[in-house]
Amino acid sequence: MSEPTPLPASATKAAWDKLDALAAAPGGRLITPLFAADPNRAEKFSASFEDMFLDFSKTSISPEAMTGLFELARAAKVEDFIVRLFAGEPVNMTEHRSAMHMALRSLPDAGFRAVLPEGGFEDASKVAAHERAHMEKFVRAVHAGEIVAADGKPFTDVLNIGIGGSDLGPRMVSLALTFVHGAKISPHFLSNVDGHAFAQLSRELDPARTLVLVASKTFTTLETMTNGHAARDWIAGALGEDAVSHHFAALSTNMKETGKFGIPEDRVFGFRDWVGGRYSVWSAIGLSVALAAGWDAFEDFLAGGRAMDGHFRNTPLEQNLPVLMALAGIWNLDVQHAATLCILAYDARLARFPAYLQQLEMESNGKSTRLAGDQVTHQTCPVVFGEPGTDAQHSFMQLVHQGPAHVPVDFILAAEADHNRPEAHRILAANVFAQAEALLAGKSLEEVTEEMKKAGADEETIKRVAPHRVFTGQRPSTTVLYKKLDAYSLGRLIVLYEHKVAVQGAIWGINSYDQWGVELGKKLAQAIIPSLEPKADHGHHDGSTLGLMNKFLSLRGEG
Ligand SMILES: O=P(O)(O)OC[C@H]1O[C@H](O)[C@H](O)[C@@H](O)[C@@H]1O
Repeated sequence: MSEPTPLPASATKAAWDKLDALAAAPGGRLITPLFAADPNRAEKFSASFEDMFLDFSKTSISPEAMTGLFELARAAKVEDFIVRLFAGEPVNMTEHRSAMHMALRSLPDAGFRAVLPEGGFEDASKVAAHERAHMEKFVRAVHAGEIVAADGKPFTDVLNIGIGGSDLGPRMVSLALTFVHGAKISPHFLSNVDGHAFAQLSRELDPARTLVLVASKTFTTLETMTNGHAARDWIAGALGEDAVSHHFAALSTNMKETGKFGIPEDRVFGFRDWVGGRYSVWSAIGLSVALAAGWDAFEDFLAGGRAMDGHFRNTPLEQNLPVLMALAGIWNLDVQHAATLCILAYDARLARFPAYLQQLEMESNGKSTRLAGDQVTHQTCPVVFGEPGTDAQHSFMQLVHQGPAHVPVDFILAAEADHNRPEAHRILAANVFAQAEALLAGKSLEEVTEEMKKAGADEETIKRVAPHRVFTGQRPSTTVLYKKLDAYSLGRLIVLYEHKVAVQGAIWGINSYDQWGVELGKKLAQAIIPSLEPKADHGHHDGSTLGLMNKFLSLRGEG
């Protein structure tokens, strides 16, 4: 099928120029005057989907800038992009693939389609439903004690071995949902090829009670294969070779390689190449989530994702949560030049959410070449980082409040807690609102001086200390607030970010669905492994790399 001619950078130039001019105008970087000018700003610069509420009023986006941002989105043909994405067109043009992860959470008869490598389309919703039925049968049988360990007793633990998208999604979602829905089986995750990680897990886990999932889209990733073989030796060593077929399952698109690993076909849960790694938690890669939190929770999770898909696909840009979040992000990054994005989920159950978003955002949009083959005209992705609130307040938030660079923050909060100490949740929520308000309002020298005077400080102390206690304020944040965290609302939250990333990629004119940047390091590592054997030829490297390899070997007494 023919791919549409990519838009030239000139198509969005006028819209970008207008935004730059607005930001450069007097007051174009301030937020508090926007509230002073319009008592209804908070209402106008917020939007809802179901109980999920997005407030982006604490940004320096003026009403004119908002209009300009929609003009930018339309100049970049975001609406067309949404249609092409959902039509299963090969938006991943460097690999000629659809990005059809939406099919994984669609109803079986939704009719989403995806391009086939050999040409034509397949019914992606049907393919996904078929695999889901396979997963459900397995999960329910494990929970019912019908699929059991080699000794005939039930499994109590599941170990997911994978990395990148085959780890971050299931790990983050399992942590959240086992708290909310209870753990039917305890989930564990092994990603790092560092042998210490496996050593630690193998100390904690009983091989006789552990079901091992080898999760890899390609089934060739060095870390996962190394760890998979270590786990295979661990199970076979403890329980005998025959136990392997009872204790292993594979989650992959590569049936040939799973067969070579020795995993029987009915223990292989597949998905297709139209599912990118960072979008794969909705696929067979989510098996550990379903095993841990239960099949019904997994279905609710899919339903939440599906609901946000529907909102994104059918809502005008002006009320579309992922679009609004994307535009606020573009304003902060490209117009106000705030190069980072801090994710503060005030929810201990979302402790892994920033790590998950790092891959989703930075692997998707960390690109410099536009679809048209020329170089991007703007920064394409903020550096994403974060920690759960309130912990973050006691580590890096100093910089966010008083450092010279502005660091936009996404605050995330559930209104209701899942514990019986409402006062604790009120304290948590108060911290969200206080942080966001402090970032916005800051504290002037006059206010600090007054405060210090009242506290009885002398003139000299005030003069010396007060400037250090000034907060400039005018620091942007966005808040996502919803009723409670459960499988459904987590599904919505993830898809909010998925589609935000998609919209931003469309505006920058890049392919959000490939990741060639990861390849080079992977290839070089493969090439260096043999040269780290004692006395091996080191091959050709720069002086620093050769020096480090020699030092490594000599520190080990092998050089
Ligand atoms: O699932 P796998 O094929 O093992 O890939 C795991 C990860 O590998 C690389 O890092 C890719 O850039 C990621 O997108 C992917 O999630």
